[in-house]
Amino acid sequence: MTTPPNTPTARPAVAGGTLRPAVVVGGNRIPFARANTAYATASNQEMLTAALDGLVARFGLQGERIGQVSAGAVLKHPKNFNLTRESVLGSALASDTPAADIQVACATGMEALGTLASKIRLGQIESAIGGGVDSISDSPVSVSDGARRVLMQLNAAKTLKDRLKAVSQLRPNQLVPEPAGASEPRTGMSMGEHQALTTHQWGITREAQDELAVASHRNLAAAYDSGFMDDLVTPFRGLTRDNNLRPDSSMEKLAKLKPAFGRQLGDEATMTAANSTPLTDGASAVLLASEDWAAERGLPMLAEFVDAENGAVDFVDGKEGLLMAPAYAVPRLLARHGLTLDDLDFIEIHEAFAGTVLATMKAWESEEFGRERLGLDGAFGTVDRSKLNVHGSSLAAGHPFAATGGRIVALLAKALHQKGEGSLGLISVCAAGGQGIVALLRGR
Ligand SMILES: CC(=O)SCCNC(=O)CCNC(=O)[C@H](O)C(C)(C)COP(=O)(O)OP(=O)(O)OC[C@H]1O[C@@H](n2cnc3c(N)ncnc32)[C@H](O)[C@@H]1OP(=O)(O)O
Repeated sequence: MTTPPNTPTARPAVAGGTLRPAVVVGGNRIPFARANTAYATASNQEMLTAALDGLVARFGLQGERIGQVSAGAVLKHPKNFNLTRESVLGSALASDTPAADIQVACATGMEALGTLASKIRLGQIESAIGGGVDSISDSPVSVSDGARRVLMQLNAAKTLKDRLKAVSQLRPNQLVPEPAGASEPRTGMSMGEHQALTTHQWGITREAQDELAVASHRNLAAAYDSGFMDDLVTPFRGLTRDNNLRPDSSMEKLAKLKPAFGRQLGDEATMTAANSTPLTDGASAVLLASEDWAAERGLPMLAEFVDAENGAVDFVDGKEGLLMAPAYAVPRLLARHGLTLDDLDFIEIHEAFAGTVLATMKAWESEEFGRERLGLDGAFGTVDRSKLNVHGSSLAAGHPFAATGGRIVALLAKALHQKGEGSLGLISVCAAGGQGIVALLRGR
C-alpha cells in the first residue's frame, strides 16, 4: 500500500493535547560476524541495505514509502556521508522515503529509534525504520594532519611550481596511515581500559564476569535452538547465526584466557576476550508505526515504544566510569513512569563488557551510590537476574556498535509480546564519550 508522495500522512496529535502510541512492528538483522571473518568484504551500505530488505520482505513493504528511516554507523567512510539514504535507495523501499544519518556511538540505534518513536507519537510521521550498521573490517583509514594539508594544497595548486612546493613539505612520518581508533579523545584510553578501571573500582570478580559471559552464550544458543530468532535474523553471506556464538563456552575454558585489558592493574586485571565484546560487523533495522498504520496493513504490534532517556557522565577526571551513564539514566526514566526495577519483566543491559553490566547493577544496589550520586533515600534496587538478558546479549552475539540498539529493541519487543499485554521491558545501552541511552517498552 504505497502513499502518494504529496498526500499528508500525519495527524497533528498535539492539537488535541494527546500523544498517540508508537508501536514496534518487528525487527530484522543480519547475523553478526566477528571482524575480518564472513563480512570482511561487505561495506556498511551493503549490510544496512540487507537489513532493510530483510524487513521489507518480512512485512511486505516492497515499494512502500516510510515516514523516515534513521540509522547510522560509528565508523564511516567520508564517501558514506549519506549512508542511510543511499541504503534506502538501494533497498526495495520506495525511493521517496526520507532518510537521516544519526550517530551516538554505541547508542546510535537507540537514538534513531527513540527519536523516531517520538515523531510517531507527535503525529509527524506514521511509520519509521530505525537501526544501524558497523564494519570493523572495512573501517576508514585516514592520512595524518600534515599529509592532509599537503594534499589540500596540491589540490588547490594552479602551477607546476605550486605543486612542487606543496609536495616538498611532505615528511616521511606524515605518510603513516591512521586507522580509526576506539580510544577516547580526552583520555587516550580505549573503552576496554576505561572499563577495566571501573570493573576494578566496583570489585567485580573475574568469576562473576565469566559467569555472565557463559550465560550470554547459553541464552543466545537456546534462543536460536528454540526458533525464537527465526523472525529476527535473516541469513547473509552464508551466515545463519552470529559466528561469535560459542554454545560450548564454559567457566573452565574461560578461566584459561589471559587478561585483555587493565595492564596497569597487574595481577588484578580480570577482563578477557571472552568477557569483553568482540570487534564485530553487522546491521539491524526495526519497523515502528502508529497503531492505525500497522492496523491498515494487518501488521503485528509487538510492543509500544513508551519512552527513552539520554544520559552522560563526567568521566574525564575519573569522577565516574566511562560506561556508567545508564546507571543514572535508568532511575530517571523509571521515576518518570512511577516504576521500579521490580516492575519490569525483562531487563536488557547491553554487554559492552561483562564488567559494565555488573558494575551498573552493583551501583544500583549501593546505598552510597543511591544517596550520593542518584539523590535517592537509599539504594535504587536489585536486578532480578532471571529477567536479565534472557535471550543472550552482546558478549555472545557480538557488538557492531551502531547495530546493537536495533538488535535489542527487536528482541525485547518480541519477548514482551510473548509475555503478554502490559508486560514491561527496559533497555540500557552505554556509549563512548561517557554517554548512554535507555528505553522503556510495553508489551502488546
Ligand atoms: C559502549 C560499548 O559498547 S564499549 C565496547 C566497545 N567494544 C570494544 O571496545 C571491543 C573490545 N574488544 C576487543 O578489542 C577485542 O575483541 C579483544 C582485545 C578483547 C580481544 O581481541 P583478540 O585477542 O583478537 O580476540 P580473539 O578472538 O583472538 O580471542 C582471544 C582468545 O580468546 C578465546 N575466546 C574468546 N572468547 C571465548 C569464549 N567465549 N570461550 C572460549 N574462548 C574464547 C579465543 O578463542 C582466542 O583464543 P586463542 O588465542 O587460543 O585463539
